[in-house]
Amino acid sequence: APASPGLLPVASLAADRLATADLVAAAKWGTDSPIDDPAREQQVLDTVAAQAQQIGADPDEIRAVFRDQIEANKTVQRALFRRWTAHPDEAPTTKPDLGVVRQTINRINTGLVTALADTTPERSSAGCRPDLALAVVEVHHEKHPDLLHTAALVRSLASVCR
Ligand SMILES: O=C(O)C(=O)C[C@]1(C(=O)O)C=C[C@@H](O)C=C1
Repeated sequence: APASPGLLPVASLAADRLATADLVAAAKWGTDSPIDDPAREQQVLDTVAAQAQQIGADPDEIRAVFRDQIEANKTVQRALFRRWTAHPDEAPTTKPDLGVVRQTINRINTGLVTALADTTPERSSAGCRPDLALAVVEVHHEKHPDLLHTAALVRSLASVCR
């Protein structure tokens, strides 16, 4: 049986967003830019809350989901920094432009706000948790993220069901 078509876009976009953590970490590695950037976080949260309001979704609910997206993203970045510190041969050799990566993140954010707004009734139904679990399995199967990213994906979806 197909995994919940409703929540699949939510899980899929969250996975795409987490995939950007590798690029963000590579952009920051060996620079003075810290993993935590509270000003950028505020900007992300304010933007998605405004987008939610525009399309009739609950801004506080969307904010909560994105706080989890950001925490999960930082989990991946910190794990990569630890890995690259312990194994310098695994550290990235090219440095992506953080501004360009953030444009990608912005696009994913907009898609995720829409996917969340589109699943409002489903996300408050009793079937939400099992459907979300199926969607995670489906995403794992399709995109084959590693264990670090799959664990972060589960973490990033903590507030999706209401
Ligand atoms: O844009 C960054 O610098 C990121 O590290 C990404 C991100 C996010 O998930 O949006 C995560 C941590 C930072 O505190 C700010 C934003």
